[in-house]
Amino acid sequence: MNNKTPLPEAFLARIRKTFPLPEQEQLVQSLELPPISSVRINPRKTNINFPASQPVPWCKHGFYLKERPLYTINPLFHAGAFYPQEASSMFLWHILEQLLPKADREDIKILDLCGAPGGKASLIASLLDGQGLLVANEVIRSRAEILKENMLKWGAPNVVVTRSDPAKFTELSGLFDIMVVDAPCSGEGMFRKGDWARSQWSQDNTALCAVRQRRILQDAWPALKENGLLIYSTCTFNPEENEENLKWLVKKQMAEVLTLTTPSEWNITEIPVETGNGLAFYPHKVKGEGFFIAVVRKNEFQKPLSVRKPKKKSVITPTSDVAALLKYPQQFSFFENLNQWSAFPQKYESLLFLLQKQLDIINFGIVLGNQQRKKFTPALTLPFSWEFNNRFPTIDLDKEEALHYLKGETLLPKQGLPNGVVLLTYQNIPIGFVKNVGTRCNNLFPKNWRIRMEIDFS
Ligand SMILES: C[S@@+](CC[C@H](N)C(=O)[O-])C[C@H]1O[C@@H](n2cnc3c(N)ncnc32)[C@H](O)[C@@H]1O
Repeated sequence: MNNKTPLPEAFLARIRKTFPLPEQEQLVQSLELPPISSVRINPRKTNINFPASQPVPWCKHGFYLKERPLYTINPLFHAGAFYPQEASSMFLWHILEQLLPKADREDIKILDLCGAPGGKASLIASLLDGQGLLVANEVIRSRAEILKENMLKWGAPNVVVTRSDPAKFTELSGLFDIMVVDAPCSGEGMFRKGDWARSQWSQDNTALCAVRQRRILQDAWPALKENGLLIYSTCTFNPEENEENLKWLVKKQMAEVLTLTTPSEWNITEIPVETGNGLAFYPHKVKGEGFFIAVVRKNEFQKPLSVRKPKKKSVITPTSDVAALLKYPQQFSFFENLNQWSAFPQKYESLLFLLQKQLDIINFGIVLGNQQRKKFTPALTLPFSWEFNNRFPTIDLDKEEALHYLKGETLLPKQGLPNGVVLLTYQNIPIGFVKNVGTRCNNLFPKNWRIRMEIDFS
């Protein structure tokens, strides 16, 4: 039985006006079908194949699942070994692969402006594979925390997570080579994912979304360098929020919409926009949810920021024990703030200072741990970094043990386990630390990441 909120009348009227018969019916019918589940694996952590999964054609790490599993009870989800991501959104992988040859990724700076919960940001991090720099931003406080959690779990060392309004980026003149604006939108492409998008939708709201998207684009535009690329996407079908916004942008700025081509068997629809196109993903044609994506090149001069070495050096030299927590410590600069030590790719050390002046940074690079009175305590999130060089005693847990741990329970030490910090893994992928105090192992899985749901272990 379908007990979803009915599709809004004004939305249906627009679809009838835009699409010929029988396509309008096919599109509307497809919105009543269950959504398609898919995941993208973290190639730095695993090469797991999901049972009975099929590859997503445009993203080599993406897989369609037969049915939606309960991700919460899969320890690999908590380990950052995969990310549940809607398949159409993974098209960003294909675009970046086309636009950014491997050789050009070494010093590329990418901004993901509307980043939470982190689907696109973790995809970009995988594509960069530790090269270049990613600034993943989210303006809404609670959502920024989720972005931070997901990026920490994903484990890339070259990411700065920020919580700033797009207007804060205006000052970062010409800093980014690529800017991804996955804009907040009216969410029509999510209509089959549940009632929320349907009940929020109104014609007034779609108009408000379009205005907000223009403001975001306008604010962030100066931060894109000359010849830089803006990748604009939404999960809506509404032309006002998609092609109309792009037309507005190229009229206002010296910019050019690029032409994207895709194999015909992918069934992606090309929508002409000025001299180029945008790509629309319609759920009656594509195995994925509704999505729109386009690329715009900036053709105007943008004075680049000069990134100078700061006068006051707050970079520290770590002890050899601390440096040894990383696989390649020589590639990193080390920082101290309120006894917390962090590592960040050395070549972006000066840039980090500059970002700190302008943006609200909530995490950067790898948090290593706390140094107090000559005693170093590793950070609870360190095991999730793919640069982590494990030198702790390690225990691989079975699924049930791992879930008890992820719920925050105290574990009993196995015989022969030395006292002190112990790394726990599941399928040999780190899931966190415990501290063995002899009679018990204190749980060091970050409190706000713990599973709160009841799990039936019987
Ligand atoms: C479509 S979602 C982003 C999804 C994300 N890129 C991903 O792939 O997981 C849009 C994001 O924009 C944020 N947002 C809302 N209002 C905003 C504003 N005025 N400026 C910038 N971002 C905003 C929302 O909180 C939301 O997280």
